Formats: sequence, structure tokens, C-alpha cells
Amino acid sequence: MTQSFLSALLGAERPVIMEVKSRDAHGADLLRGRLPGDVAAAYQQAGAPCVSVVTGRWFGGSAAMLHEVTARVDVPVLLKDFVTRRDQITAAARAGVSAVLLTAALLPRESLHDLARQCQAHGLTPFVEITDAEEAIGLPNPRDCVVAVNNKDITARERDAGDLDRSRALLPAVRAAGTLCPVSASAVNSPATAAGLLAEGYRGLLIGTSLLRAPSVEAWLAEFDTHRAASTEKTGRVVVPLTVEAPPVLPHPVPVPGTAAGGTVPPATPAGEAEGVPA
Ligand SMILES: O=C(O)c1ccccc1NCC(=O)[C@H](O)[C@H](O)COP(=O)(O)O
Repeated sequence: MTQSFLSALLGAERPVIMEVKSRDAHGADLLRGRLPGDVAAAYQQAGAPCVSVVTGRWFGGSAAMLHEVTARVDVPVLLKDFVTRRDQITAAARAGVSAVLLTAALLPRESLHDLARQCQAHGLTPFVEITDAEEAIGLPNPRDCVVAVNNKDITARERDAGDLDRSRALLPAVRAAGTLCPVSASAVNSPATAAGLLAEGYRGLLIGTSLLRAPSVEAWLAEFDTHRAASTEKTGRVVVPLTVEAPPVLPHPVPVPGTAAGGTVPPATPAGEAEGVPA
């Protein structure tokens, strides 16, 4: 891996984080006989700047999936699991990921911020997923965080249809939080919708189901490019790739004020759902 997750996404012509996920929220198979590593490799081949892998068991994930994916791609990898403890971040860094999902709706504020600092201390990008404006406030070093609006409700296991208006409504708050990279995640169900969200000001998108169900990723991306060109013509808004300096990796362990080194954060996630993160 040569670039941090954040710089890879900001520097991409097509800022789409392509996700490998075994099952959707209703249990439907998304891999259809394909191996996770093969799907990830196909994404990289198609030009993915970054890949996401869901290891959370609600979505049929496992630690093995993470290893299969990291073994097959050179692009930065985002780990999506129910991360509540510092040791999960240490393990994720050891496993070769570049970014870690932190779900604001499932973490007390202090823990969210502590885990974000831990990610940064390991040179990982905190991928902070929010569902309301308040959750974005006060993140540590926000320029080094991705802040993603989740269009679905993880507390309901994402069984809802998703609400893209949430992304539209929260974009000003996400920008105000200080991130360079607002992302819209979940329920981005078509190339047209994806292009629309970029035209409205998002710097990145996280897409799982729509790409996994597409008969051809290349055809999906070609349609996306067509819609983007059309919306650029209409709005004049162009997403200019940015180069950012990778944040420094601080010496480890990094003492975090107010917490016991190596201590755990209060468990706020469904018990036993985070075993996809390697120990
Ligand atoms: O959102 C979470 O907190 C979460 C935690 C652990 C595993 C997965 C989690 N979310 C999954 C997702 O958010 C979606 O897979 C992702 O955004 C893609 O959504 P879609 O394009 O609708 O498949």
C-alpha cells in the first residue's frame, strides 16, 4: 500500500470506495459464488482508489475476508466492523488496513474521539460514520478524518430503505466539522444517484450492494461517468482531485489524556458482533 486512504480518495478521479460485503442487511447473498479476494481484485482492476471490506457478522463477514482482500489489493483498505476497543485498531493496523470505520451512533462521544485518535496514532484514517449533525462535532484532527453520512440506520441493522435526503441535509454540518472529505455511504443504489451526490458536493461515495449486484463493474462505472459528465455540464461543478500530505505516524503507544493506556472503551455495540476484527 503506497498512499493513505484519505489521500487516495481525495486524489481520485472517480472517488468511489468499492465495498466487498458478503450479505445485505436482509441476508441476501451478494457474492454469488465469487471469492471476496477476487471481487476486491476486480475492483482494483476497474480503478477503485480504495476498497472497503465488511467483516461485521450481521453482513456475513469474517476476519478471513479481511485477509483475503488485503492479500489481493495494493489500494488502501477500509475495515468495516463494530469497532469499540483500542486493541481492535492495533489489530487492524497489523492486518494492513488503512482506514477503520467508527460508527458514531454506536459509540459514546468520548470513546469515538479516543478511537479516532488511536487510528491517527497508527497512521490510519478514522472513517467516522454519522447520522446526525451533532455526531460530527469536535472530532480530533478533523482534516485527517473521513466523515461519512450513513443513509441507513445501523441501529436497525440497516434494514431500512435508506434516505439520501440525510446526505443532502447533513453536508453543511459535515463540512463545518472540518473534514476535507465528506462521503455519502449506503443506499447509493445507481450510477445516476452516485453522480448526483458528487454534483451536490460530496467528495467521496461508499458503494456496496449496487456494485456487487451489477452484472459488470466496468459498465456501472461507464454509466456513472456519463451521468457525471452530464451533471458537470449542468452545474459546472467539477470534483478536482486533491493531493494531501499523509498524516505523520506517531510513536506507539500514544498516551491519550484521560484514559488508561491500553484500556478498553465502553462496549456500545451488539455483543459478539465485532469478531470479524482479527485479534
Ligand atoms: O455502519 C456500520 O456501523 C457498520 C458496522 C459494521 C459493519 C457494517 C456496517 N455498515 C455497513 C454499511 O454501512 C454498508 O455496507 C455500506 O455503507 C454500503 O452500503 P450499500 O451500498 O447500501 O450496500
